[in-house]
Amino acid sequence: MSTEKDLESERLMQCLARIDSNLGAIGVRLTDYQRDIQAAHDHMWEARRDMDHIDKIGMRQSIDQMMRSSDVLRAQAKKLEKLRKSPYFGRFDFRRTDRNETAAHYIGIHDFRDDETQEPWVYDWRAPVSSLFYDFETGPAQYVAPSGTIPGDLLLKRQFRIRDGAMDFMLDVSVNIVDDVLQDALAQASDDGMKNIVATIQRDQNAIIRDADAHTLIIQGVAGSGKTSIALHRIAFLLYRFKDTLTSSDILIISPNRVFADYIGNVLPELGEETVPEIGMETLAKQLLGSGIRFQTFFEQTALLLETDDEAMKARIRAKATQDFLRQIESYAQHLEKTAFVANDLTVRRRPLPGFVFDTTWNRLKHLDTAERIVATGNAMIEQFQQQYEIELRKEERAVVRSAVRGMVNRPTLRAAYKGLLDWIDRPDLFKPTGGKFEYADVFPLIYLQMLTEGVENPYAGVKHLLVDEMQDYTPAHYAVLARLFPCRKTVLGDATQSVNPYSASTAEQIESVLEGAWRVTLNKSYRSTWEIMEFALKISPNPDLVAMERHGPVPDVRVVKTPQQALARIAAAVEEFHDSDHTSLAVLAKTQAQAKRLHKHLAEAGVQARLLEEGSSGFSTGVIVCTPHLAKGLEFDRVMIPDVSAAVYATEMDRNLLYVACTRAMHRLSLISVGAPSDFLDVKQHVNA
Ligand SMILES: Nc1ncnc2c1ncn2[C@@H]1O[C@H](COP(=O)(O)OP(=O)(O)OP(=O)(O)O)[C@@H](O)[C@H]1O
Repeated sequence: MSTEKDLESERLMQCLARIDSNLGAIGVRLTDYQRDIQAAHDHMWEARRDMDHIDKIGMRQSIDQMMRSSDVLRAQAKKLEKLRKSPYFGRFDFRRTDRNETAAHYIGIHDFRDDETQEPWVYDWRAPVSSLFYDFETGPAQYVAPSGTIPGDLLLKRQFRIRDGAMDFMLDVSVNIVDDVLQDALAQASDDGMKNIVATIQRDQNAIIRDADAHTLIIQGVAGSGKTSIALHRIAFLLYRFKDTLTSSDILIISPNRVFADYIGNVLPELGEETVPEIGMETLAKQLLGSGIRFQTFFEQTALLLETDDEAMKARIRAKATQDFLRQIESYAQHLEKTAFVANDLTVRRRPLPGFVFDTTWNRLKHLDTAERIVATGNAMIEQFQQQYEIELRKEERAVVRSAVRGMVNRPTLRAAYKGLLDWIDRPDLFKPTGGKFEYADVFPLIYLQMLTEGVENPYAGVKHLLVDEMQDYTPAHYAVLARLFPCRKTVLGDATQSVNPYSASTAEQIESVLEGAWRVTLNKSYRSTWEIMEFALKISPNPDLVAMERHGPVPDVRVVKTPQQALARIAAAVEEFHDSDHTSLAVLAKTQAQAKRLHKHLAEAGVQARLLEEGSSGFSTGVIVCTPHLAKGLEFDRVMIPDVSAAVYATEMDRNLLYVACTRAMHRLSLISVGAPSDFLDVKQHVNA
């Protein structure tokens, strides 16, 4: 008698055979198209003298059509080839209450319907019915189809791992998809980039991924809770759900840096979608402000804070990261508006144009930016004059009116207006550009002021969904600008406890108050790190709501050494041990970029190969990496080493955050070295191995 496993193996073989047969049919059709295209080209060439213009256009259109059809077939073949390696990862049997039959559903990354029989062999994980797999245990269950809610009974839930067309294992699960399969996924060594999690999406994560109602969704999630993964799966879901109206190029991701963008870049293609355009806040700011205004980067600001611990600088950053400051910018913009236009009477061809008419016209055109408004006011005044006096103005007379309008405009430059704002609120001390560069804290307030006074051209008016990652590092001014620039739907995610600059950090609640009508969700379960690493990190930055995953590994060790040379020797030994292990990534995270650079140099001198990540680095890679918590934010590594956790290095609240971010990057192993007495943030009694 056949066992369940035999039956599943047989079904897998049949499915693969159907995929092969469909691939074969596509191959034949592609060859036919190629032949027909070639024949059409030959014909066009041979008959070129006998064909008239219309014939040629007709022929070209038919060739274009064949080429488009070939492209569609090629894309289908690509999907099938991918599916062939791993056609599905789950099965559930569902009996609908309204039908007396049970149907087995297999779910995978794409759907697969046999071309010949139209039989659904695999359902896309994003299909409405597939939500049963993520949302229910065996027993009563329901899903929402386009026709309404479909109730029934979930009779079986099964998981598979199929690699290269062969079944590694199958497992029946009666409870939620935790346990073995998830444990197995989390225990794997890190990849070249972020992985997709379709096979093990958890119920609360699924609810966020499939939410199509929220206009703006703010996801506050603890370190390693899967926020970034979920946000990307949500994009894949929305692209599937709204395939007729939404394409990848309609979406924009605002990400913290190029390394992160590269790290997450593979998830959507793995899920069968095109990559989505991505931009950093600074590039966005440059586009909006133009090249005339230079400014410090966020990275430079953080580095300076760490190196100088400048109280006045902290105060400036703090003051500009408040909602009050936003309100002050708004009031000041209104004040500027009132004084922006000083109207006078004008006489043209001995006929008067009174100042109050200039005034009303200018006020009526408030919706335009300043340059457009000047032109429009001039035109409207000329029109009005000509209508009123029933005469046609000559070219030079029209120029007089236009020039008079220009003369009535009293707009300071953006720089002067911003300085004026700080004087107006009686805080001239907040204005501190250095070497002609504005501080980073000024950048988004400047843009907001410009939006409210001059207006800015919006290069992103076509974006239909905006995704903002690492939300905690942006201030109310950032969000006020984003809200105006992107009135579209948004997914905003981050973790307030992982801010790399606590003086300008935002919580989900604060962001919610700027992005009106937003919904906020919270994720407290952490998946990335072992239970031991998470316990260790929680001592640095306690969070009673965080639930660590029950996956065990070595307890993090804190080694106290006496000299930097001893620390270097320990790192070199750890690198060697790493190379002998099954792990693929080791990050050595120094607190500041200057320390990382120095360490990288010393390691190179000691013959230890490592890659230094810097502000301008563009690609993620595995192997040994030296960088800072700031740059490692959002990334993860099999192993993390922190080269000096001494009290001298980690002392301030900002340091505490950075240490927490550094520790929570580790998936399987965490080791720390302290040159001298360890930081007070560490529970050293438990961990010192001198
Ligand atoms: N349901 C899941 N199944 C398998 N792996 C998961 C799941 N959820 C999260 N993970 C894994 O947990 C790790 C952390 O995910 P991710 O980077 O998306 O979290 P995050 O909340 O954005 O983290 P952080 O804020 O700390 O950067 C990743 O390795 C991800 O694959």
